[in-house]
Amino acid sequence: GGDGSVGDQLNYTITGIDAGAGIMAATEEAIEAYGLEDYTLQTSSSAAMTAALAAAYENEEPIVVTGWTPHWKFAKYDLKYLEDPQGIFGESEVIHTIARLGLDEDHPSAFEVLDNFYWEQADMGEIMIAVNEGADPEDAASEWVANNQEKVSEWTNGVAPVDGDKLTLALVAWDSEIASTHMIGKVLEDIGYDVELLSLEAAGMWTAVATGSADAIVAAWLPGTHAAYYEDYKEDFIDLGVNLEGAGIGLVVPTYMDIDSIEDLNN
Ligand SMILES: C[SH](C)CC(=O)O
Repeated sequence: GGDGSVGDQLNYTITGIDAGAGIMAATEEAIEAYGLEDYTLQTSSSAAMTAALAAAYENEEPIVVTGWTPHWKFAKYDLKYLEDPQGIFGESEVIHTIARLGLDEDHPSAFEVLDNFYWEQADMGEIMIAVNEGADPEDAASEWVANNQEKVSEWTNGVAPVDGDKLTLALVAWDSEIASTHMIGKVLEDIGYDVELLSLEAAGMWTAVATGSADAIVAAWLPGTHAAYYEDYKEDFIDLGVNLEGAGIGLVVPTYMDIDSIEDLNN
């Protein structure tokens, strides 16, 4: 469009995160489906995306980011998802816990806790917001576990403690997964495991749990976001089911932008 078009204002840029994230593949699909070929999807990281969002928001500048729920950004800023009339970003997502093959035999207590793990967006949000406000993820996770012993005991009641068995949890450094993986890692430490967190790119995280170099992940975004990874490895892991419901992904803009749909990016 001419000067002042939405594309011009946005410098024809969608501010993305790490290349392997499912939201990035979905955004590439949306660029195709909505005829946004003039746009560049910028690859960076979850941290770089939120830094760019903070800088733009502070100056009330236009920005569109690959966004997801649950995430602290919705508590901190006035944001909205752009409507997605073609449904490219899917409807509601759930986050699954995935264990490596054999975890039930090798570490039955960890397997049971991971299988029982289920919490709400508000629970994850507490840890995410504490981390965003400067807390170390391990401290924020420990604080949450200490304050939520009733919920935690639903996962650990009757589970036999262990004595220092080593356990590796893989994750991608998305704010939501930093929160959940540190939290469940702390719960597993409290029943005696020596837990190591392995921060990888999305493909690496899935490969780690599928090859057994990680014991589990609590970061499987389904049915859409991680569909490709799930399909690639579906014989090579144990799906322990949902640990969080009501998640979602999409393109997100500050409410001070007067666009409402992905289609408006072409105005
Ligand atoms: C960034 S969402 C937490 C997950 C994904 O897009 O792969």
